[in-house]
Order: sequence, then structure tokens, then C-alpha cells
Amino acid sequence: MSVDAATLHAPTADILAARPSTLLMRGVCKTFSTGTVALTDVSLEVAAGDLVSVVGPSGCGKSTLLRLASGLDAVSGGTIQVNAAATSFVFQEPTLLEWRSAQKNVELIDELRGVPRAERRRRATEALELVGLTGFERQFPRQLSGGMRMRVSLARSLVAEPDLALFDEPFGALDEITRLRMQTELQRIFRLKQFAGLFITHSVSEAVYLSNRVLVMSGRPGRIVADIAIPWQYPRPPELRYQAEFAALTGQVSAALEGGHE
Ligand SMILES: Nc1ncnc2c1ncn2[C@@H]1O[C@H](COP(=O)(O)OP(=O)(O)OP(=O)(O)O)[C@@H](O)[C@H]1O
Repeated sequence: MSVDAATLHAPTADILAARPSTLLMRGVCKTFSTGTVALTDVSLEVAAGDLVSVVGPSGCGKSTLLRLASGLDAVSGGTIQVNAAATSFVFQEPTLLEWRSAQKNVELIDELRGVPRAERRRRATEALELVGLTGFERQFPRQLSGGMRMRVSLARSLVAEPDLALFDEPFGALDEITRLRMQTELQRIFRLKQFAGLFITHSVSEAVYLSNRVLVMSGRPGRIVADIAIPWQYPRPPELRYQAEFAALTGQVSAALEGGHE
């Protein structure tokens, strides 16, 4: 099935340039106390309505980059500015509490923050609806498939209405079919919520399919060796993945990855 190229092209660059950045990193370096230099001179910018993927070889510092963006760890050099009232973090493992239902897992953060019961129920119900889990609120994690568990984890991150959403390879542990479905789901949620997203992945095709920019990192110490714009509007139909234009862009990202390895 063919996709009309004209409908896929994104808004003009000047509209994009007018948006203030939600995450701004300038010359960021990270050296651990062990002496490992994980990142060197990383600069990047993510604005509301950007879904930016980061690909790079194993151990190049992708998770470190995300931890720095979230404030879980401190930079050794350079600066990070975050203009976000709420930041969310989705990990590769759904990290759900097995003794709490899907609904109760999603409510957890609001519960800890002291949000009144009726309000946190409403927020959790809405978030579960957003990820397509209406009807599964009372199920426990062990009663859910891997994809559904990941949806609960996504719902939990969305309850906070994040301005900045950080994803550390959230679909890496899923089977291929579920992974492709989750990519389509995330796009749908992203279109509705328009957060600023930073998405770590090992999959070049996932990065190209999901993002409006792909940052390619070199081997450790990680630095950004390419910043590749992905020109298609959302929603992107799944069959886009089988088109020549898509193959050309994944080829460009892969070539930058290989170049950064040398
Ligand atoms: N807390 C830490 N203390 C010391 N070294 C660390 C620490 N965390 C990460 N590192 C090192 O920093 C480098 C980057 O690690 P990081 O986990 O960020 O890489 P990554 O690109 O996310 O890897 P992968 O793709 O395999 O998940 C690695 O060499 C790792 O061993």
C-alpha cells in the first residue's frame, strides 16, 4: 500500500524553530568516579512537539544521557536546562508492583503525592483509557501480557501530564509484533499530548518511524555525530516502514552509526 508523500511532510522549519526548548543541553560531559568518561561535549535541544530518538552503540552513554536529563545524576561539565513542570521516565522494564492492580499501579504516584482518592481515580482511569486498557483496570500485572504491562507503565508516566517525557528503550524487551503496535500507540499518544520526548533505542527503524529527529551517538565516550531530521507528519501509517523513502533514511542513520564507531 502506498502512502501519499505530500500528506507525510511536516510543518515548515520556521514554525518548529519558534518553539521554546523544554530540554536544552550544552557541552554536557559526564565522567564517573571510576574514571569512566561516558559522555563528552553533548549538545541537544528538545521542544514541545518534538520526539527525538537517540541511537548509538552499546555502552556509549545513552542511559547516562537520560539520567542527566531527568536530574537523577549530575553533569561533570556543561549545562542542562529543563523547562518542564513535570518530567516522566519510562524504563525498559515496566517495573510494576505485582500486588497492585493496573489501576492501583497507575495511581501510585498520585497516592504518594496525597492527591485525593476520587481525583487520582479519575486521572488513572483517563491514562489507562489513553493507552487502550479500559476494562483491564482490576487486573494484576501477572494477568497481563508483556505489551499490556508496558501500557500500564506508559499510563503511569502519563498521569503526571509530563511536559518532558524520557524513554529508556521502553519496547526493547517486547516481541516484534507487540513492539510495532506499541510504536503506533506511542505516536498516537504523542500526537494527543504534544510533550517533548527523548527516546533511547537500539533499533534504527524504531527511531526513524517514531521520531522527528534522530541523534546518532559515537562509541564511548559518547558524543553526537549526526542529527538527522525525519520529515514525515504524524500519524505515520505502519506501511511507511516498507517504503523506499523510509529505507533511505534508515540507511542514512545506519551509515552515521557505523561512521561513529570507527
Ligand atoms: N554509575 C556508574 N558508574 C560508573 N560507570 C558507569 C555508571 N553508569 C554507567 N557507567 C559506564 O558509563 C558508560 C555508559 O553507560 P550507559 O549505561 O549510559 O550506556 P548505554 O549507551 O545506555 O548502554 P546500553 O546501550 O548497553 O544500555 C559505560 O561504560 C558504563 O559502564
